[in-house]
Amino acid sequence: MPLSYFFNRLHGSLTGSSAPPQPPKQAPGHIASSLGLGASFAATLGALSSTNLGSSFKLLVLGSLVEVGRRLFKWMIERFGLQYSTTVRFIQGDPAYEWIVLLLTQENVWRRSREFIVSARNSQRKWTVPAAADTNAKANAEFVPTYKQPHLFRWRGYWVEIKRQGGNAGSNPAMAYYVGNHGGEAGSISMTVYTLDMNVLSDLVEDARLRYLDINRPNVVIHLADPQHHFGPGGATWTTVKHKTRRDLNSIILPDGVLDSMLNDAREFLNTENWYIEAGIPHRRGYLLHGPPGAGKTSTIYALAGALNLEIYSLSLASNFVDDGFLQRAASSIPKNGLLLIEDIDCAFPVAREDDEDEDLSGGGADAMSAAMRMMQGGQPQRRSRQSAVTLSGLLNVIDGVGSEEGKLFFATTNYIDRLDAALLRPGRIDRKIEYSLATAPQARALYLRFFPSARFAAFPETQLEELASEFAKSVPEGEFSTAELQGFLQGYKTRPVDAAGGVGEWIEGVKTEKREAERRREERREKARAKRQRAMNGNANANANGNVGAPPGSLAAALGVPNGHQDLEEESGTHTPPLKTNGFTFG
Ligand SMILES: Nc1ncnc2c1ncn2[C@@H]1O[C@H](COP(=O)(O)OP(=O)(O)OP(=O)(O)O)[C@@H](O)[C@H]1O
Repeated sequence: MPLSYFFNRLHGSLTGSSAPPQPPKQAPGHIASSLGLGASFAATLGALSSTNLGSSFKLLVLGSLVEVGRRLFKWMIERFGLQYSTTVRFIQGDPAYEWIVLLLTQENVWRRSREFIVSARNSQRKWTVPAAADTNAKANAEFVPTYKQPHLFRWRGYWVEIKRQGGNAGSNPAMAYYVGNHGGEAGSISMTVYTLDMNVLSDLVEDARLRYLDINRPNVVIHLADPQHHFGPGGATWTTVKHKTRRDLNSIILPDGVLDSMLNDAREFLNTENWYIEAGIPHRRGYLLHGPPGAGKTSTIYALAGALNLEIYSLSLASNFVDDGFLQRAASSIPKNGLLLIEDIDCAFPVAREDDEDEDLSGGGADAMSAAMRMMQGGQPQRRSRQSAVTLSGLLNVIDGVGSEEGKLFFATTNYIDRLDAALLRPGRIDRKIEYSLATAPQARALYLRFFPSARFAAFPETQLEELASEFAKSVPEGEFSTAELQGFLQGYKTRPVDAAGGVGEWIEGVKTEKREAERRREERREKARAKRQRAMNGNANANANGNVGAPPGSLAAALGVPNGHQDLEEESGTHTPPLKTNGFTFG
């Protein structure tokens, strides 16, 4: 009855008649009759077919059928696609991202790109593509595809689709350099391989990795965690990659046997993983290279990494964006063939005020020179105060965690070994300590001969070069100049061995005078700072004596809202509050 009622209503509204149509006579037992809608239904259809609305209704039904078909088709395609393909993502900042970008470059996938970033900076030529046959064009500008549009290509007969997603750093590690993404989001490349065979995907990734290793054979790869390209909390850590030509270990001038012993030790460690497992000892090894700036610590690590085929993951604790969380994330994202290098490890330890003053006041000399050199080598800028945001416990956690799953080498450098905590220096964390010193006479001599080898200076009899080298070494006072300083001098005499040996004495005197002058100025500033502190303390004492417990206007304590009598009251009551720490700077 309800259905027949509705059909009756519909018929009425279509025909304009208010009286319901008479149902046709039907044989008793007929199905339409038993449902009670036969007459109304037939009459409604008849009315529909006789009106425009009827055509619309048919169209509606047809459209619905098409839509249902389309959705069904799409659903089947998706199901088929899901089963027939595998999709993976490579996240920027992860080493595998670089492998895949290299593969895309070598497979000429960029050919279908219509969007590039062009730069004249000579930073990374590995992932760029030739803009023209003219090699000059390539030498002077880089063309880096963005891969923003999906690209389809064939790899070993399989169809592969790639697309870059997210991120504001462009398409590859080199791009971050141009875009300058402070605190931005890391991008990713998603790759879909159309096949039922899961092995194809792992073969593809392995192919990309091997190509990457192959292209970098003449280089040592250095991953840097640096502030310019770091992707904020929780983001990727090793975002900048540098490819340096491998340095021959023999070019590092150290006392006899030091380099060989380090190399053998590291080799043995890498080859004895099973021994560590059987002995139940964590498979990790830590080296601390300590000594004055410019003595060759970092150069040694780079050369060792090249000889051992390891990639370097380097960060400096002097960088103000490195805190416990960042350090933990960075250390745990190093792949198996990675070597963790922590520069300036002393920065994790509080510095005595006098030492801190010395550093802040130095403003030049060997420290400043070494900082400048680090920058030139692609290193990281140092903060003015060397106190790091990393805590000792954060650092120890990371060192204890490094290589706990797989054997990893850990290297640390410092100019101030006496500031390091005994907890860090114990075996198991630091297994070997290697001391570097300012240049000795044999080092000065060897350095000279490296600059003027007889093979290149055939016009000079070998004995003459040897004599000049000895003359040079004699003029250099032992333990007063770093190898880096001597190297700087010799660079000015690339083709003039006689002038270099003859001119070094005068240069030494000039530098000594400069250093004395700089030391005198530093001592003056130190004296002024001490006097200022003394005046402030006297002022506080007077104010306290007068019952005024407020901090002197303009003082640090006033700025931080610390009442002046705070320390005195503590001393009286025998309590002690730890030094006030703000933003990683300690005020003790
Ligand atoms: N012993 C050395 N043998 C060869 N080259 C050296 C040596 N020491 C320093 N140099 C040269 O001096 C420059 C700076 O050296 P390096 O950065 O390795 O010094 P460092 O000890 O690590 O300094 P810092 O403590 O400031 O990091 C490099 O170009 C390197 O080639």
